Amino acid sequence: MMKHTGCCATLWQYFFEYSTPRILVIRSLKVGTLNRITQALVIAYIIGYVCVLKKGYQDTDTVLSSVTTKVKGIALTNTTDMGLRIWDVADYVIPPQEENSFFVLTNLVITLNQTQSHCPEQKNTGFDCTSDRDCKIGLRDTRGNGVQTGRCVNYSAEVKTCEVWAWCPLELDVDPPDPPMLGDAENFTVLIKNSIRYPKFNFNKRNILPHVNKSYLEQCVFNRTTDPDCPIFRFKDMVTEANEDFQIMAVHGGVMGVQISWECDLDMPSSWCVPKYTFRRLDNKDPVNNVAPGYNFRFAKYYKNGDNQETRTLIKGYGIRFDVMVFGQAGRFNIVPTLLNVGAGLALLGLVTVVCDWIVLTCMTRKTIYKEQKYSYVDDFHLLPDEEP
Ligand SMILES: Nc1ncnc2c1ncn2[C@@H]1O[C@H](COP(=O)(O)OP(=O)(O)OP(=O)(O)O)[C@@H](O)[C@H]1O
Repeated sequence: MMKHTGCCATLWQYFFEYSTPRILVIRSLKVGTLNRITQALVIAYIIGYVCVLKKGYQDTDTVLSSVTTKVKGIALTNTTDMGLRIWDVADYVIPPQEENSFFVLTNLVITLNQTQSHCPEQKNTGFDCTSDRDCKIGLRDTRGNGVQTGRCVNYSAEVKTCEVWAWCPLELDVDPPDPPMLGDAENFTVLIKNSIRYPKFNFNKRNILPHVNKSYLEQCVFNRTTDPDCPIFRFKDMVTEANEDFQIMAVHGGVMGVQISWECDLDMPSSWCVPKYTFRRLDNKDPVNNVAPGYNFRFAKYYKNGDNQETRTLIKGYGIRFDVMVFGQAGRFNIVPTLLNVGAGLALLGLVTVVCDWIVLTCMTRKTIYKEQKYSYVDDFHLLPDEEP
């Protein structure tokens, strides 16, 4: 017989080793309890988490959606420049239609009767001057209001600024009115029509639910407790639900998010698949970092005056943009994910033996006895060749 020593002998022995499982039944209160508890934990995970909570037996699909909106409401303003004025939807929704979003004017700085002519630049904006030498003819500064004529003219009795060729008189650099001019906008309402589709399940639905009839739609306003199915939302309610004050937000404007969630279990009746609405403010409203707050832009309305001269009214408009965001996932029973999850669960049950073995063989007081019983060796290496069976 060949002789082997050291590492070579171990390798030799390991190579010609055959392990076969044998069943060791430990009749012990402690070990039995440990086994059952571990099994119970794994089964609870499979049933509770994988099946019930995560619905591992379902195939899923994400929502496809379309959104249209219509705003309604009337506001009244009374200013020295314009007198009494009515504002309706065609005046304050800009542009009239957008994709998944709408903008409502809430505050304005108006500059009336601008014509293309000469006038002094704004003071304290880098265009102050003492003589014509300080002004450069033809200069168009991005932060300026027009093209410089090269002349230094009186802005007021004390201040002189460079003259510009521009839409004059220039807009005054003032803070937006507070309270906001269109504060009435808090009572405006918006009808949101949202149709959704889960293509994998050929399932369609819209947020005007089947039981909502014409007469109900004509008079309802969304309320989480009394009218949760009404798709008409009052602006103030939406802003309040986002923990904001409408009148404060309306001064500088901002961005609001209208979130519509469609989480649907299509194994249940389709009437259970209903939208859930939540509202939050999307733009930054940090009281510490309040440089350049809110949302505003300029636009103008053009007309000809009595002298047939082109004239415009410039409006610096502050307002709230509402972004409608639709998201959701639907699930329906399917055999493939069911089998996958059941298979994974059964494989996990195999872990119970590993965990129990480890505890029994390392932590229990009788671990040596268990070890002796669990591993037994039949060593044929010492047999002489003529003794081999
Ligand atoms: N923002 C809103 N606030 C309150 N009700 C609204 C609003 N938008 C629409 N509605 C009402 O909801 C219903 C459906 O509106 P839809 O736009 O489909 O129909 P419509 O006949 O064109 O509406 P309308 O002519 O009144 O604007 C109508 O009764 C409409 O008056």
